[in-house]
Amino acid sequence: MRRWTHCVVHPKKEPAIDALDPSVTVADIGEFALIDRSVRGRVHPPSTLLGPGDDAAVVAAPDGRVVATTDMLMQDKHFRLDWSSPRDIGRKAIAQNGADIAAMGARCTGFLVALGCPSSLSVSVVDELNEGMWEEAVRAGAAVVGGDVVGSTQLVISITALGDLEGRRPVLRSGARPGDVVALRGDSGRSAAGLALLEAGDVRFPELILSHRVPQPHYESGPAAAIAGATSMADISDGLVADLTHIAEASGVDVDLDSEVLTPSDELNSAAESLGLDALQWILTGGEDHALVGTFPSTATLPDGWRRIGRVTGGGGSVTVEGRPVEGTPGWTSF
Ligand SMILES: Nc1ncnc2c1ncn2[C@@H]1O[C@H](COP(=O)(O)OP(=O)(O)O)[C@@H](O)[C@H]1O
Ligand SMILES: Cc1ncc(C[n+]2csc(CCOP(=O)(O)OP(=O)(O)O)c2C)c(N)n1
Ligand SMILES: [Mg+2]
Ligand SMILES: [Mg+2]
Ligand SMILES: [Mg+2]
Repeated sequence: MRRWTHCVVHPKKEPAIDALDPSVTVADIGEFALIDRSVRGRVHPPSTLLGPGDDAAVVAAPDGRVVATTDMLMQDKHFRLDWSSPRDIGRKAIAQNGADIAAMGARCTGFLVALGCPSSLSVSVVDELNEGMWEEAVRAGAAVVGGDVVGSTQLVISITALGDLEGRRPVLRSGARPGDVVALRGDSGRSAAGLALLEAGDVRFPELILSHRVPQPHYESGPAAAIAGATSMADISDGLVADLTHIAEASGVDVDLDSEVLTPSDELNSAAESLGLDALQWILTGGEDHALVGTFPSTATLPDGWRRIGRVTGGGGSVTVEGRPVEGTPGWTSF
């Protein structure tokens, strides 16, 4: 595949840009210096045929089809600058989008990053955000290939992720069939626990708070699930029950979860006890873990790390635990 490396504005050998005094704002250096700081010294993988600097990027699509998704993060709705470092926010923004690519059974090939920045924002915050976004983009096997920077009243991060199916069929929400096994890759409930701890100002469970600040999707488990014959898949952004309900509705099936395998860890139980909250509720309805949930034919061998959590029955879009409906809202609601 031809790579127009000579068109990349900054040759990759150039060193990363120097740190600035935190009192220097984005208004002090302006849009183009800010973009310069975002792209300079970055090394792109071979899938980036043309990196930032021209009117658009060119990303390889060897499969001939491009998987595309976008999720945006608003200050004080999705993150708080007093709860998370800019680096962690950057990592989470990429993880949230990369998880949607993995949930289709695809591999990430590139991320486009659109930033809305208040004029008074310190350049060092944007530098750290970029560090986090790059760190996670590389973990996902891809790179930041372009973006946009505009002035805004609050910090806004809008990411578009691109992915490659490598010749496989996409794993849809609509493919679950009665008799399938429901399986989970990753943890559910830890991010919700971390959020509750931050809301309460309780710093006693740092690992749970870290899970909220920096969800770590198992990107490779999406393609592995597709190869193993997954019939449906989603990432858990709104909550296990909410996201499984999307699958159940799209597939025209019911899902019944097995309470035994959803037993909270000691850590989750201790955090819930100390806050007077319910750990099982975090597991069932807490969002933002970006774990993958999917359905597989009962004859399939689950890929590494996936564990069975329930089964698919015939029906019409409901999710139950041991046959009982889940009380309250099934997950996060934005409005
Ligand atoms: N404003 C919009 N215009 C068009 N499609 C949208 C819009 N918002 C969401 N969607 C689509 O609706 C579907 C569900 O969105 P969402 O619940 O945000 O998915 P996810 O939880 O995986 O991020 C996705 O296919 C998404 O692309
Ligand atoms: C300050 C703050 N308050 C609340 C939350 C909790 N929260 C915000 S969005 C969300 C769910 C997922 O968000 P959404 O934007 O709907 O992502 P998508 O489903 O589109 O991937 C949760 C649990 C948070 N992360 N930060
Ligand atoms: Mg979304
Ligand atoms: Mg999403
Ligand atoms: Mg999703």
